[in-house]
Amino acid sequence: METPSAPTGLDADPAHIAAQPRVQKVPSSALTLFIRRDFLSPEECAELIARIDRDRRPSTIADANGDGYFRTSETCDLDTADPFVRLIDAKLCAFSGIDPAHGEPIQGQRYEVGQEFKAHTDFFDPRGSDFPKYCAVAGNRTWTLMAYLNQPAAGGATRFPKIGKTIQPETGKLLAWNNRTGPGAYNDATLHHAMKVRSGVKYVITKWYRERPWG
Ligand SMILES: O=C(O)CCC(=O)C(=O)O
Ligand SMILES: [Fe+2]
Repeated sequence: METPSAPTGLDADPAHIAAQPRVQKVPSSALTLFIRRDFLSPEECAELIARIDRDRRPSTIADANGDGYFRTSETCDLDTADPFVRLIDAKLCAFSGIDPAHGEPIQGQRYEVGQEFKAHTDFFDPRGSDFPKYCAVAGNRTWTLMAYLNQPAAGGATRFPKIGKTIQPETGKLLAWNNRTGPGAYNDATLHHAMKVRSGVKYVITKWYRERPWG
C-alpha cells in the first residue's frame, strides 16, 4: 500500500479528489459524486471482509420509521486500534483530504441474499427525534466514502434515484459524495438505496465525516 499524504482540510475539496489518478466524476448538477475503481486491492478487501465476518451485528437506523425491513443488513464497527484498519483509514482520509479528527470510525456492512438498506440519506434529519443523540457532539455528516469489498453474484447495486444513477458493486471500487450543499444545508439528491442482493453476499465499508471533530 502507498503511504498516504497527511490530510489537513475540515471539509473535502472536490478539486483535491478530482485531481487524483483514475477518479471519475458522475455527471450531475444535483450531486457531487466521485467513483474510483480499484481504490482498495483485492488483498485489502479480503482482510476487511474477514474482520466484518468476525465482528458483525444487526444493523440499526436512526429515526426508525416503523418499517422493520428498512435496513436488514449486518454492521461491524472496525477496530480503531487495529493497525491494518488504521492504514485503510489513513488511505481514505488522504483521498478525501479531510482531517481524520472529523471521521467516524470505519464501519463494515454485510448483506446476504434478500438483504438491503432502503432509500435513505446518510445525513441525519435536523428535525428528527434522534438528531440530538447522533449529532450533539460532532454535528451532522458531511462526506460519505464507501467502498465495495466484493462483487456479489447478482444484485446489491447502489441506486441514487434522484439523479437516476445505479452503481454496480466491484471489488475495491470507492464512491465519495458530498452530503451537503453548504454549511448547514443537506442535499436530498444524495438519497440512495442499497438494493437487495439476489445471489451471493455483499460487503462494503463506509466512512463518514462530521462537521465537527468526532468524540
Ligand atoms: O451498501 C450500499 O450499497 C450502501 C450502504 C449505505 O448506504 C450505508 O451504509 O449508509
Ligand atoms: Fe447510506
